[in-house]
Amino acid sequence: MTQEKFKVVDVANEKSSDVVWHQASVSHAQREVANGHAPAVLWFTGLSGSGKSTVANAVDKMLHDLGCKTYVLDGDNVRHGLNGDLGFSDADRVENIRRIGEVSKLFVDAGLLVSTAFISPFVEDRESVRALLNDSQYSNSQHSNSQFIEVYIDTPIEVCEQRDPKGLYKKARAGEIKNFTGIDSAYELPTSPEVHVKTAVQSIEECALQVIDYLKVSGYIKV
Ligand SMILES: Nc1ncnc2c1ncn2[C@@H]1O[C@H](COP(=O)(O)OS(=O)(=O)O)[C@@H](OP(=O)(O)O)[C@H]1O
Ligand SMILES: Nc1ncnc2c1ncn2[C@@H]1O[C@H](COP(=O)(O)OP(=O)(O)O)[C@@H](O)[C@H]1O
Repeated sequence: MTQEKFKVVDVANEKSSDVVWHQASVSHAQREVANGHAPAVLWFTGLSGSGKSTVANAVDKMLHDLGCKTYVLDGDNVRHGLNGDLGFSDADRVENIRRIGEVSKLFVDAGLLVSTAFISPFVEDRESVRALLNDSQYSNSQHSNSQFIEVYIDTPIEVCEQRDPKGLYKKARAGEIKNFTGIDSAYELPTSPEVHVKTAVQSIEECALQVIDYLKVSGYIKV
């Protein structure tokens, strides 16, 4: 192979270094004023069946009714589209969360309060998303609040398994699904979540109101 051919191959595989960040013409401050609230991602994490989607959607409805700009990114839905090429190996879960983190960042950049409902089983990946959202180079908040709010949906696996809303625990116990979180795949507990709810002892409304309360007390929303 000639030197020239090596060069062509290298250039084709090289990640572009000629990309610069383009400043938007609508500022983040203008978006916050227009929306009447600060942007952030509410990152719901917990076992399958713990109540992530249920509580995230309850919070979303409450915020929407308060006039906030919101959106929910849900594990099942995103895995049908953007992340349809990913499975449930550790490596695929890492990539799943990395992409969701990037998507969340865009929604937050657009000024929204975005709720995400992914198992997101690994501490390192959740902390990477936190760091991404709070990267000062591109940070879009007008105040000192973090743009990443971890909401731990803490539900004992026995309760999740009893709920089994999709019948997946039954399949996992029967060996029909491999690498199932909490059975033969790990879930690493959040160490210091901003919000910690226990759906086995709190109602859906109580859990959602606890999240709304956090947003009020911390100054994200002013109602
Ligand atoms: N092996 C295995 N382990 C866990 N979950 C499984 C698995 N296979 C399918 N499902 C279904 O996929 C949903 C979890 O997807 P996530 O994108 O949230 O997972 S992860 O964050 O990448 O770990 C999860 O949704 P939730 O029940 O809403 O959590 C399940 O419905
Ligand atoms: N306090 C509660 N909070 C959230 N979900 C609850 C609660 N009590 C019972 N559930 C039920 O538990 C199930 C949780 O399912 P889901 O929200 O899809 O969980 P996940 O998204 O974590 O997989 C739903 O059927 C919901 O109605």
